[in-house]
Amino acid sequence: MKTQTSLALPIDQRKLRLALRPRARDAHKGDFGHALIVGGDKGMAGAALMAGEACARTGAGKVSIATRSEHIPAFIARTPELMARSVESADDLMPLLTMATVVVIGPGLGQTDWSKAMLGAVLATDLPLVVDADALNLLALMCYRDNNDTAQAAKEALAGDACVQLQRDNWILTPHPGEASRLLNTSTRQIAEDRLQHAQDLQQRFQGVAVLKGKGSLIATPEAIYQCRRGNAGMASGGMGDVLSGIIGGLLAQGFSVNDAACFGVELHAHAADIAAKRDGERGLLATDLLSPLRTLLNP
Ligand SMILES: NC(=O)C1=CN([C@@H]2O[C@H](COP(=O)(O)OP(=O)(O)OC[C@H]3O[C@@H](n4cnc5c(N)ncnc54)[C@H](O)[C@@H]3O)[C@@H](O)[C@H]2O)[C@@H](O)CC1
Ligand SMILES: Nc1ncnc2c1ncn2[C@@H]1O[C@H](COP(=O)(O)OP(=O)(O)O)[C@@H](O)[C@H]1O
Repeated sequence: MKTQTSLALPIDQRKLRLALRPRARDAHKGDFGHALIVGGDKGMAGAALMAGEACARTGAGKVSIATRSEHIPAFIARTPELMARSVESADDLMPLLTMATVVVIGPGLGQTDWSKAMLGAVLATDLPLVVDADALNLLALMCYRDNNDTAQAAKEALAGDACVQLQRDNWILTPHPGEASRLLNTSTRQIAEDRLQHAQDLQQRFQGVAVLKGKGSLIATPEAIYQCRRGNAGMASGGMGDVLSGIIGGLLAQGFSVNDAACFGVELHAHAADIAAKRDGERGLLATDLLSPLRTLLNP
């Protein structure tokens, strides 16, 4: 297996430390953005909730979650700080998009008509986006299956050729190798054989920043490619990616650039996982176990 990872730069630790200076004493929540998490189709409420909690714990000023109505009571019971909104159609989502300064779409989004309506509405805005999980799978469908309903919905939302217009400077795509294989119309084996090349391919194809997750996550920006040197096998558990998308969204909400939010989000996520694994071991590590060490790292 080729690795070629020596061509990837390390994430700039000094810049991260500088970025985590203490907050101004007169800071208020309006200074730190309003993140909107869109996801949690039936059966996958937890993914949206974990993204929302991670986003809030990263320091976003306000966090709303647009999700299925049946999840609302559970969300409020567990984390009342999150504004859980019942959204059944694209029309319901519009007022929330007007309030948001950044959107994280995908955790538990599913691939139903509801999911497609949510993605179409989000892609029609100019907001900075973190695109994860099923939102990536739907993007892949838009690009490669021209005649299905999703492609049609996207074309209507974007008023043009979906594949050509599915490029933005202000989004961060966070695929794992399975999702990356769908986005690039290749196999996970091919991705594993040359992760660096495929991370670059993702960035070139979709613009913005591409994070190719997995051991040694790669962050491909327009200027350079970075590699995370932290992380551990305890992270191979459901929900870890959902937490990452929330962390990156939380950094974007606080004004980090897409490049910095992606690099620092990946770094903080993996570092928090290393602290948690060192304390209690890798096996049995849960995504929400990262939230406490994450907070410590965010306040050096
Ligand atoms: N508690 C929850 O509600 C959870 C919901 N989830 C949601 O479930 C939906 C489906 O996501 P999944 O990721 O499970 O399904 P996928 O089918 O997208 O991905 C799973 C497959 O991707 C490949 N893959 C992933 N990481 C890889 C790596 N590092 N190297 C090689 N191959 C790799 C493997 O073939 C794996 O079986 C998403 O919307 C997601 O957000 C998951 O995040 C798990 C937790
Ligand atoms: N063996 C590993 N070493 C380092 N990081 C890992 C490992 N396995 C998983 N991860 C990290 O955990 C996260 C898993 O994300 P993802 O597969 O999207 O999870 P989920 O869909 O369940 O939320 C990614 O950030 C990935 O880089």
